[in-house]
Amino acid sequence: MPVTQSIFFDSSDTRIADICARQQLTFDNEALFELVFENDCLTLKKRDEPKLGGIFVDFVSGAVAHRRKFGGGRGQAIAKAVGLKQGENPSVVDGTAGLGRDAFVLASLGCKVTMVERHPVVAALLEDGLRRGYEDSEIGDWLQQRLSMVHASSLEALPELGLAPDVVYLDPMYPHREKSALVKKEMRVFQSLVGADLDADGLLAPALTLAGMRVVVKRPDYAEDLDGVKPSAVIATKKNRFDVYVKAAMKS
Ligand SMILES: C[S@@+](CC[C@H](N)C(=O)[O-])C[C@H]1O[C@@H](n2cnc3c(N)ncnc32)[C@H](O)[C@@H]1O
Repeated sequence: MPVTQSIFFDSSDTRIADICARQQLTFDNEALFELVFENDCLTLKKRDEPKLGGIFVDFVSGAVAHRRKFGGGRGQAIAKAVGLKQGENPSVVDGTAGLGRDAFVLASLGCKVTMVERHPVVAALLEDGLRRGYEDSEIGDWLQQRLSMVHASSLEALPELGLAPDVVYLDPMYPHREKSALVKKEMRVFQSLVGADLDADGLLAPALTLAGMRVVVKRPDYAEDLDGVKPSAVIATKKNRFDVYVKAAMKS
């Protein structure tokens, strides 16, 4: 699995240099991607396509904040898939955290969520998004209680987390069939950084072992079942579906 370990950054910026050292990212003048602080947000840029703009994790404003306020609450598909409908707040391990959007939705609805992310650059972006979120006067208190991140691969780390979550949530990168021009600019930067998670099938078995109640897998509607295993239930949305593998009924 190719993971970008080299990155371009302003090496006189000690704040970025410290982050890169912690994530074991090495400075490379020729690297395709750059990390930079813009308006106090750690931002990723693709150097050969500056028009695509930068990506960063923002739990405080923008799309995820809007969804938190107006996004359909416990009635939305992800909430139903995880089992929130019954009035429970299951604990969740999000084994493929990405930019943390799904994890944030679940945390904002009351779940305690541990995100696991293996890509060092994505982990750095998440850590920075959490820092700003934790400091925010509106969401900081509950965010500190409910959302955290571990930088590791879920293929190996799930049994070592010392957690016994009700739900394991998975949303690995699926090889995209959409023409790149149709994919949102921001997602193009993310996709070219992370690539397809071709080893994703290996996540289902450890997820099923760890989850007390269920495993939820988000897939594009045209994708085959993860690891070829048929889910117990499917919740479909416009472009995606949530495959639910039930181990035990939710406490009522
Ligand atoms: C499609 S993105 C997830 C998007 C996320 N659900 C969101 O709402 O922002 C998939 C992410 O999972 C990560 N990933 C894939 N396999 C992983 C593994 N075995 N362990 C940890 N992270 C993994 C990838 O690096 C990528 O950042």
